Amino acid sequence: MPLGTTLDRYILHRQNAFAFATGELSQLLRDIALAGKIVHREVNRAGLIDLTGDMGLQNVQGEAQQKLDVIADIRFRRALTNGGEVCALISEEEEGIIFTGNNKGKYVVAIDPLDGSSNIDVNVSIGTIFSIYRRVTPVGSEPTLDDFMQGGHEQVAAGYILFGSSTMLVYTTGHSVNGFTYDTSVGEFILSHPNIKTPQNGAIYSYNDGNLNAYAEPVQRYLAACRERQYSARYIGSLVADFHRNLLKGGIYLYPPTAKNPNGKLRLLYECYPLAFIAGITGCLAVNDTEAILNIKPTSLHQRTPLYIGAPAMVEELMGYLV
Ligand SMILES: O=P(O)(O)OC[C@H]1O[C@](O)(COP(=O)(O)O)[C@@H](O)[C@@H]1O
Ligand SMILES: [Mg+2]
Ligand SMILES: [Mg+2]
Repeated sequence: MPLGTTLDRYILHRQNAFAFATGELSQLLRDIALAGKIVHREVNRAGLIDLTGDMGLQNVQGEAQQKLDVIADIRFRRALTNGGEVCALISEEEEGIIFTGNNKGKYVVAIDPLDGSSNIDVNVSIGTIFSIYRRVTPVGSEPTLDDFMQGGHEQVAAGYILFGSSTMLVYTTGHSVNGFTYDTSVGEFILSHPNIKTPQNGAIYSYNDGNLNAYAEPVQRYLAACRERQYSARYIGSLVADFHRNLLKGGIYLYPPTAKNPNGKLRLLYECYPLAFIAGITGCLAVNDTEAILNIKPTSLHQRTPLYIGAPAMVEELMGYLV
């Protein structure tokens, strides 16, 4: 599809490529795009309408919920419930399964409504990360935990929305990864980055240097090698933004285990699986200390995993240090 194609037209084009497609996944992707436009508006005017700061509440992770965490959570839930295609979802901001009441819905969604919460109030890029599965429980029945414990390879679509200098939706349904930039003047996501592929190698490395001394020795040795080569150290502190930059330019993002977070900090179902799904199609690698992210067996809704993701040559070199 040519540059400038609207998201709606692109989705329809993809749907028509499948004889048996019934349009539900297409509608679900449109529902996510709609919520993305609304959250774009809230993010842009957060400072004007007192949407900065925290709510004085904690989420299931024990993190202080920022107002925009809660607003984004409400906006995506509402769009996915009203859209009718989703029977249940899980969110970083909610402990249990969220039942939409649409038991006829064929899909379940795992979502990080607002990624990069520590950057919300300081006007630094933030985002949303989502992962979609076809349910395994019978359509019409009450969805269960099984629908969310299918494993990374069973995702039927995954993506993120980046609220940066421009707002972009980047997603895949398993064939190619495409980026759409939000043109506020026409209110449409427009195809701007077709068929994204990452460079084989890169010279950017992203990690929280404040945790360096807490990392295992092999990780420290890999980072020392990067420093020795004078690679560019870039860390925004919003996973979605650090991943996006490295995806386009070639680089590696690391969130290793530490004493404080022996399983890493990032959540498997709504941060690591969706980015690993995108990574696989763009040529990136996504692993933890022992296996590929998509091979990790899911055991709980908010489980964490260490994450190393980026240009294949860089991740393979790091894996060489880890074995
Ligand atoms: O402040 P730290 O420890 O470097 O962690 C930053 C990481 O944590 C996150 O903010 C976690 O995501 P949330 O903001 O969605 O909780 C990532 O976006 C980011 O990469
Ligand atoms: Mg996050
Ligand atoms: Mg979040």
